[in-house]
Amino acid sequence: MSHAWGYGPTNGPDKWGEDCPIANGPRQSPINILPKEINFDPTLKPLKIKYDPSNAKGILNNGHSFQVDYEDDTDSSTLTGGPISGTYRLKQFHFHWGASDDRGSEHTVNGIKFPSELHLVHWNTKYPSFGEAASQPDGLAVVGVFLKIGSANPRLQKVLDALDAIKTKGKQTTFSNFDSKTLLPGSLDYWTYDGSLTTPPLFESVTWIVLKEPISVSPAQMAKFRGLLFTGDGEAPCCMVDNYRPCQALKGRRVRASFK
Ligand SMILES: CCc1c(F)c(F)c(S(N)(=O)=O)c(F)c1F
Ligand SMILES: [Zn+2]
Repeated sequence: MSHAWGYGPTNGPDKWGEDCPIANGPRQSPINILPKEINFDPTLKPLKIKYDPSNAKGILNNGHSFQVDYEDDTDSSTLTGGPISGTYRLKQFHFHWGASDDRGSEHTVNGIKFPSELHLVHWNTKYPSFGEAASQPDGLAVVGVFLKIGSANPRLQKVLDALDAIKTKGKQTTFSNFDSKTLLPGSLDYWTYDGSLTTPPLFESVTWIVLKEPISVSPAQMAKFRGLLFTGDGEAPCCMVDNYRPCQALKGRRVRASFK
């Protein structure tokens, strides 16, 4: 693939293996979650999430999604417990979504796609930085949250209202005082497995923690996600939609549940 990766017919997920051979590796993500084939693991601890709203820094259209970036030079926004050992710091969160409500999530449950999926990305503080951690087998922990069509979610509104300022690739603006914990559902029950980044470089460095309970999003709110562009100013506009990787083979991996 000579040109940059993306989600189109010439640079999409089926082509990523040309530049990233790990695309066909043993622990790729996302996967289809089959609850009937998953065992409850009583040794799994509850998730412990502590986020400091003042760590929110900015919001960026990176040409693949949009992300909200966090200050990560102290342990003030962390993930501990669950399937992980040690302390992981919140780096950013972003979303994946579809062109229509019938698709958009990366993980699926019993083959069902949700219209969107939120990813909260954390890195293991046993490494000196996110960049160092991102390529280590225990470097990252990503909390995945499904979005399900329903009533408008007031907790999403501040993020959605910022999107008009970052419509095109490369645009960013300040985004402060946001408690990403408010994006989480009431239950922190989760499935967990060893996987990878779902975009190039597809590093097999992620402990995935996918919450069982979705959060709500309204059709109008989904339309705001779809108003973003993959393309930059002055380029032929291409709507930012269907920015999700299809499910990958489990290849013998075990998926565990934190709940019965
Ligand atoms: C390299 C930055 C980055 C991503 F671009 C990304 F898409 C994901 S994902 N979808 O697996 O959550 C990460 F975890 C991540 F750290
Ligand atoms: Zn993601």
